[in-house]
Amino acid sequence: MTSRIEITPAPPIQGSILPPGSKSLTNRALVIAALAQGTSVLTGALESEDTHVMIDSLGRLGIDVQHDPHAKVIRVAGCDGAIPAADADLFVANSGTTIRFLTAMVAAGKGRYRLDGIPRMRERPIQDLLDTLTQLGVACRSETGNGCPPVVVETTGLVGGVAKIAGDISSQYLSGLLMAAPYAKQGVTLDVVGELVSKPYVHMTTAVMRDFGVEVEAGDLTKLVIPPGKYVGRRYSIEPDASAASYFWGAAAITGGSVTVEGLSRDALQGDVAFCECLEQMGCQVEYGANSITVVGSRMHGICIDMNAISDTVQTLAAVALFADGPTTVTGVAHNRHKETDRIGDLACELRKLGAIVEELEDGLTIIPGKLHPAEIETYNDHRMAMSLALVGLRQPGVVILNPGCTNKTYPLYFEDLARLAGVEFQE
Ligand SMILES: O=C(O)C1=C[C@@H](OP(=O)(O)O)[C@@H](O)[C@H](O)C1
Ligand SMILES: C=C(OP(=O)(O)O)C(=O)O
Repeated sequence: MTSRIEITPAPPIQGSILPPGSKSLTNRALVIAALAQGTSVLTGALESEDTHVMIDSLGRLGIDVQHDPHAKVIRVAGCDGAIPAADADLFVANSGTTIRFLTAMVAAGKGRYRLDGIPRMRERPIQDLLDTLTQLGVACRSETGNGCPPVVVETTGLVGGVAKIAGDISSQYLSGLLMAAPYAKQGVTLDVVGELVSKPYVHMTTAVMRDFGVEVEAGDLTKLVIPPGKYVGRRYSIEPDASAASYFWGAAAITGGSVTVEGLSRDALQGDVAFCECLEQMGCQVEYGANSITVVGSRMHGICIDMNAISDTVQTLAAVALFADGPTTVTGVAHNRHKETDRIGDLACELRKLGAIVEELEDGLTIIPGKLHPAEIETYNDHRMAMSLALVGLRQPGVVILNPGCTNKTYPLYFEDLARLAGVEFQE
């Protein structure tokens, strides 16, 4: 792909779109289907780097995964809790879900497994997950001893019992443990110590587990009890990605248009549909249908909002905030510093390039909109930096997104879809 793309301003966008499948649901369904008894057929699955590294890794673990990228269908022959490979080296690129979920999954195997990724993955923490796996009877370590990948797991299976888990850096540790826990020799009880971030993703995990036949006692997510059990393979349909949908809702807000996202509703399994509530608070109208959500843009004002639960949409909200009257403050997202890039510091830097005054907080930022100007946006190899800040170019001429190919992580055809929806062509 090209090294830059210039976004063309668009009139108020009127249209509808079906985003690709949810990354979070695809990667959960893949792990659970791999462990299940029998065959699963996943439909509407996401085709992107994050799901491809998961599929490739499951293949290296000896799981039979048949993949039809055009039909977006994945057929998984489950291993019934017995991971075939006793030795595997897995490469996960920069997929947090893949490394956190698979580190927990391979702990339920028998053998030696090593998981690694790109240089940024080697900076993303995983020690809290390793500490909990150690409590559950598994030998595992960060290879360099810095609490980050590469990770080495040497295991004869999860023993189980009661363990503590910290969830203030990422909820993915807890989600990974939950999915593997039914295969421990005895039941598992997880006590969450301290704050748990990104809670809707944990509810998503227990919902997918339930759909495949395992019920977790999750209560208020401070103590979770997982009895020994088995997943049962099934046909499973994946919702469109709600984090990806945020860009199209944001495009409606920014251009003062009306955009309907198909395939999502208020009852979606993905917490990120709550991004629409942020837009509503800013002054947009939101119409919830049985199988679609429409955002109608309107004059907007700044808001103060805790986005802990929906942190993948912070960058989208930041782009929208540039077009509101008055400042917007986002809090509760200190965990955003550990994602594809530092999504507070680096976001502040790019927003300033566009003309905003930005105050960086430890756990968020305040954005004071200013007179916008053309800018070359550095994307830090972060798909969400590219996808969100491109929206600014729908109103402000001269917004150039560098390394647009980084959207491959979750949305390879993003720029094609956005240009089509907006009815414009982008310049490479
Ligand atoms: O479990 C998941 O599918 C995810 C959880 C979130 O991560 P954190 O729990 O690290 O915030 C989110 O940012 C990520 O894109 C997907
Ligand atoms: C944080 C993200 O991904 P992950 O943690 O799965 O790499 C994301 O997709 O925004």
